[in-house]
Amino acid sequence: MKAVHFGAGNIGRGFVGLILHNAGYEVVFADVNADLIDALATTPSYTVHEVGPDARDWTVDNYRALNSRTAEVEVAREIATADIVTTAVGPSILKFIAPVIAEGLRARPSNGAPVSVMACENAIGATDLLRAEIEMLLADDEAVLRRAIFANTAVDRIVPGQDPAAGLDVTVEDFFEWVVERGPFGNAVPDIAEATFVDDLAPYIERKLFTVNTGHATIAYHGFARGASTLVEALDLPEVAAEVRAVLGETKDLLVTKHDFDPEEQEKYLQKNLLRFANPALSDTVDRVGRAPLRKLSRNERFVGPAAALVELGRSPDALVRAIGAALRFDVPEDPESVRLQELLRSDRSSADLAEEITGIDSASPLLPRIAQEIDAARGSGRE
Ligand SMILES: NC(=O)c1ccc[n+]([C@@H]2O[C@H](COP(=O)([O-])OP(=O)(O)OC[C@H]3O[C@@H](n4cnc5c(N)ncnc54)[C@H](O)[C@@H]3O)[C@@H](O)[C@H]2O)c1
Ligand SMILES: O=P(O)(O)OC[C@@H](O)[C@@H](O)[C@H](O)[C@H](O)CO
Repeated sequence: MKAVHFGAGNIGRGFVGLILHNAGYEVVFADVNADLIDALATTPSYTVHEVGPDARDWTVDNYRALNSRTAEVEVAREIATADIVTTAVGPSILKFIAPVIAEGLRARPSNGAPVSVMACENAIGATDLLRAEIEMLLADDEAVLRRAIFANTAVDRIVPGQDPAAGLDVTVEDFFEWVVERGPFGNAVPDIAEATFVDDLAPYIERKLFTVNTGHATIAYHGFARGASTLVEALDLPEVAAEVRAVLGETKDLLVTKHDFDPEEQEKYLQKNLLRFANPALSDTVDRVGRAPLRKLSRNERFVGPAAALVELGRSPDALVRAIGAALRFDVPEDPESVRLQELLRSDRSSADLAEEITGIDSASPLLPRIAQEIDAARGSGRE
């Protein structure tokens, strides 16, 4: 069995690659980072170090590595004979890997078993997004698209930035969860022992994104605004601890109402996540967790998604709005989206206009003026 995995970064090596390896797949890593690919290509194994009460070390071997920028033809050839294609590159990168996947599908036999394609990104419907990009490229031959089965997934494991001295080895928390929608596969569900296949992914991905990622980002942005560098430092600040608790109370309200979750179960789930965020052995940074703030502030993401849904239910998501306000203050020169965000805030466009562009919220929504107010405050002006 063979899997082609795009993105040999933290989650690629420390989670998806490991789970596929443990399930018996040869993994072909494809990445644009030449140093990383060269290191993987010349190193027969790496170690995933878990930290936490159930921790152990895992050796990952039986892999190959290809540079997906300079060896596109070879990557497509691997996809032509693969059982699985996975990604962990970031949702905004999916459009760049769609062409090589489309070429790989063109090269597959028309009567063979389809390849299972699963985007393992923090986004609702990430595989649908990838499929839409591939579909556009295969518009001239729609039958080729049927050589793949596309399934959405929810992935959960905190993998912080790694010490460069660790080489290919990755330190991760001992917890992980990979949930995949079962429907698209019919009777041919992929053989991945440590993944869970479910009929309806929506409750799982929303519970994960609006608890783990909303909570995580709330700590990062409120922590950054108060000078913290790590998640642990941020959570030690009583105001940040209070903000994350308030935000998770609001998303709990949404999840319990929308998906009929047991409130006690959701409370246990969020409490467990507060412990995960505070894990000192991971030394995660506010810069990593807050990365790409424009993505995180977009319509279906971890803040605006639940805030808009709560407003529709007649609730007032005050803590989520405050977290959005904190996100606007994320000013990290190494992060291109943070740089763009700060440029937008410095522009002479109105705060209402920016609120609409940044969050994608409808101009008629009562949430929009509240976000415009946060933008005003972040700009330090009393405009509008
Ligand atoms: N790190 C985590 O805790 C975690 C947990 C769950 C999900 N995720 C999700 O996994 C994805 C990756 O996150 P990460 O933390 O591993 O990031 P990362 O930066 O460590 O890894 C991303 C990798 O993708 C590669 N890449 C970029 N453009 C590419 C391209 N065009 N083709 C092939 N490879 C390309 C990069 O070189 C990098 O090695 C994101 O969507 C993230 O939200 C991360
Ligand atoms: O990867 P992002 O940028 O969407 O979010 C940053 C972190 O919240 C995220 O990577 C978590 O560590 C991960 O989602 C835990 O499963």
